Amino acid sequence: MKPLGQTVRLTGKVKETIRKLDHRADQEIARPLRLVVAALMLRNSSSGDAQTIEVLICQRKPNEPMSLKWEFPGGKIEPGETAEEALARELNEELGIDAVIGRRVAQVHHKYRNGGAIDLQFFVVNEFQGTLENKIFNDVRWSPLVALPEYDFLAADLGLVRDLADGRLL
Ligand SMILES: Nc1nc2c([nH]c(=O)n2[C@@H]2O[C@H](COP(=O)(O)OP(=O)(O)OP(=O)(O)O)[C@@H](O)[C@H]2O)c(=O)[nH]1
Repeated sequence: MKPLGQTVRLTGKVKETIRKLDHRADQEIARPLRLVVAALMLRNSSSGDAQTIEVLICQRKPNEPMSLKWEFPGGKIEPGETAEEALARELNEELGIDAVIGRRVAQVHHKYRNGGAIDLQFFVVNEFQGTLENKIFNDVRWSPLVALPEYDFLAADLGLVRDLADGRLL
């Protein structure tokens, strides 16, 4: 074993390899910011005298990145779309509905560990036409707001999930 504190001299070849690895790490950090919109689709459910607000949540498929995590329906804004147009399109593609996009209630900026960053805007949806169909998810459920923390949500959603469950947002 080498004694502690010994200086290791790097050859030119090793230095070059390390420089290239550093360069690759820089490129990962410089990934473009993804602009994402998602819906808080709400409904009232009553049992006896009690009224509960429920929100629609969706689970990613097992073969997708971040598999089986829960999220709110939505997706990336395409060039030339407003946030509302993008969300209406995504809800149609994912759930087969024509939604009325309501007010924007939250915006989250999140950096994933792989270096990707997203800007997420959440809009309330209280009204839609058509029958809800699960077109792309592993599972789709209505969850009472207070039960949201029981689900394994994407990291970017965790603050919002907490706020919704504690009644701080709606
Ligand atoms: N729809 C939705 N996306 C979310 C939420 N939270 C969150 O981090 N995201 C991220 O925002 C991106 C949404 O883009 P997308 O719906 O077009 O996603 P995708 O899974 O095909 O992603 P990809 O094209 O980057 O692989 C994903 O990377 C997703 O992980 C959320 O609550 N709803």
